[in-house]
Amino acid sequence: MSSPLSGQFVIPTNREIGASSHSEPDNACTYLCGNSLGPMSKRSKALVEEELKVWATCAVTGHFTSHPHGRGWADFCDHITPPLAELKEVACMGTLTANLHLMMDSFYKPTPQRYKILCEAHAFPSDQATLAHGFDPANAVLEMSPRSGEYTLREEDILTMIEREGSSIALVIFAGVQYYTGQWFPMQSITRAAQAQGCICGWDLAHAVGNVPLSLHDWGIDFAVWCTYKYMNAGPGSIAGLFVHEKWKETELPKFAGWWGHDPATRFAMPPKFSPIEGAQGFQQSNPGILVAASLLGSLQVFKEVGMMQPLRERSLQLTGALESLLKKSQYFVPVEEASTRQSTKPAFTIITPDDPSGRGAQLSLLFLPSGVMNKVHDALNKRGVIGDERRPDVIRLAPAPLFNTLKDCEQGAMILESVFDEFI
Ligand SMILES: Cc1ncc(COP(=O)(O)O)c(C=O)c1O
Ligand SMILES: Nc1ccccc1C(=O)C[C@H](N)C(=O)O
Repeated sequence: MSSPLSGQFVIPTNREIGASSHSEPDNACTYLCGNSLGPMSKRSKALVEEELKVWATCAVTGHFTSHPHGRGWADFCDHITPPLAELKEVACMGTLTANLHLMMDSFYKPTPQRYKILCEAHAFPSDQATLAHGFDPANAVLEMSPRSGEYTLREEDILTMIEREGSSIALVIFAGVQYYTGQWFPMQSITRAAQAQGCICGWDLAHAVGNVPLSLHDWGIDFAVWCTYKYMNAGPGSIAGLFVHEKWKETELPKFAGWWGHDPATRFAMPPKFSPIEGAQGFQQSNPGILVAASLLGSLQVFKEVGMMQPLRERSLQLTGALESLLKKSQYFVPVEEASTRQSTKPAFTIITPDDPSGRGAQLSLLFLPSGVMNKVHDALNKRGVIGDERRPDVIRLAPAPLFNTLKDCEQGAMILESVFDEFI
């Protein structure tokens, strides 16, 4: 299974990425880390270079019609939002954490009866900090942990929790795909259950956008935020995104407003009164960073070429399924049911990401046993050109991203992991 698009990306060589033990230093490394930072697409590079040139040659006039590529900076993001979703529901803006703060401010309206926030335990630390939002998190934040001996949450347990606690919950907010376990939560059923109890339902889609198909509008999600440097491949710290369902259009949501959220027809007339754009774009604050937006636009063009998410998801299912079955053939693999009670000190690993493909995206989270093994494996993998990432305490994440990874990457990853266990551990 070769990737029709892998040639569109620049993958670092073994030498460049510091894989000092690789016998072929000038070959591309086995990059299974697009879940953390997607590689650079050639389109992104070309578009960023074009914008640098426009800056050099047009300066301020590049904002408007004199932009030689017809992408005046004043409405640059209009070229980005249509492929992402309905124009009015999506804004290309800011950063993930800042956008989550904005959404918390607009949607989290605690009352003495209804003030709790339901989320998964061990959410990404930035999200945990955001959810504290002025409240004592020990009282307000309800964190759901997996059952004893399990690593991921069961849908039935989440739905039962929502039903039981719903009347005191103001906001249900989960990660679409969980960063540590790789679990893709059943977004539609959680949203429906939360709203049936009168809760707002929002999502952090950092690990979900560009990874799994999303129907935010049809699922009735209230709001969502995401970054674009993971599966969207828009570059480190690139411009982020925000979704607000159109059902909120009649409601005047409080905003930390900025001039870029003002109606573009009168924005440059500098009126004293703020007149927000209807929908998500009314949350925009500042004029967007064009270099990062250009990089995102380049990456989106690659997604468009492949037909966006459905064909990619099919390829993703094949690749992740292939990596899973190769890993499960390892003599060091132990089934996940045995991992939490295992007594042996012999190094081993299991996969804590759900087996069911509908409960995961591209990422597999490998849990290493006993504690302490993971670090050594991670270092040895890196030296041999297999790039995944470690997440403490004991996980290495490997993600075959369907835009640029191939079956060969999965085979290399599994084979080198086996040799690392054989030789080093
Ligand atoms: C789930 C999740 N939330 C929040 C963040 C923080 O994102 P940012 O630094 O772009 O605000 C990340 C990634 O860094 C993440 O994976
Ligand atoms: N932006 C980064 C910069 C440096 C190192 C990691 C990140 C990540 O994004 C981590 C990611 N959110 C994660 O799921 O672990």
